[in-house]
Amino acid sequence: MNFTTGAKASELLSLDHIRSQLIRLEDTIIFSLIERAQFARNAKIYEKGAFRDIIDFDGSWVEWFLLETEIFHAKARRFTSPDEFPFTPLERLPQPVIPVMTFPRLLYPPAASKVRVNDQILRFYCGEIVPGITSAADDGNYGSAATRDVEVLQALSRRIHFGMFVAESKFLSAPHDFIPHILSTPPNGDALAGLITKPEVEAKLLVRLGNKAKIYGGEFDADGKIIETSGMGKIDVQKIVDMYRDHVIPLTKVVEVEYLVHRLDDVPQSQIDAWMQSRH
Ligand SMILES: O=C(O)C(=O)C[C@]1(C(=O)O)C=C[C@@H](O)C=C1
Repeated sequence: MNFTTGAKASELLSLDHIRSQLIRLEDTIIFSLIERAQFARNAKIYEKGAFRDIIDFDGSWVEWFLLETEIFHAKARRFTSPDEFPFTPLERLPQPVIPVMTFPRLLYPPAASKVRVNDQILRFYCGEIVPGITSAADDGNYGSAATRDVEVLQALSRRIHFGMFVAESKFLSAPHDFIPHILSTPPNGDALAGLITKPEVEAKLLVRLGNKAKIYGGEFDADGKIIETSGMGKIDVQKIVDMYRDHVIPLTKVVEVEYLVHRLDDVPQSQIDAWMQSRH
């Protein structure tokens, strides 16, 4: 999200604005998956320690790419932006070399600091998505494949952690609906999930995503005409739809619920009372 346009926090937090960002991120994710799919699976780059002798690193080749990329991006203050969360623990990353920008405060910090799902993203992407969109071969393009993996992973991470902005927006539009479920002991995660779930938005998303992937992944002839094939073009469209249905949307909801569970941490009782009164 571009936070520095001078837009007010209330505009940036409108559900329409946030959803337009999620729709925009679909394009980034589809394109980066198409980029990755042109290379073979190269299973070795996901095995922990497989390159230990060369890079002196116990994780996988892809995790090493993430670390090295994030070290560089941290210097350019990437992870000071409210919608960027590194896969590498922050304490292992260097400080920015340029002054940090000031951003409007959109998320509630005690809640935002508790929610991180990059480990889950890494697991489903390397374990399921890569095997689904690549041929089971090794073409030796370890650098090219890992570069694309980092791009997909960073886009997925932004998209899924965006759930915090969605949750903040929904909370502020009707705090009294959420408060009783947050304050119950233990917090009622199912009720919170029920409040944030919008089946019609999810259904439309999956149709839109499939249509976009079909066009972005289509093959065109030299005259610009689409080549109709019975095959799957540059990528198996259904795999992208499945990834959103089985992982991206469910994990976004986990992020939303987890954020809401902590949304009242350290909030003064007087503010909670005022929110509860706002129902009347
Ligand atoms: O758009 C929303 O309201 C969201 O909460 C985001 C999202 C999604 O991940 O795309 C998640 C849950 C809703 O059921 C619908 C869509």
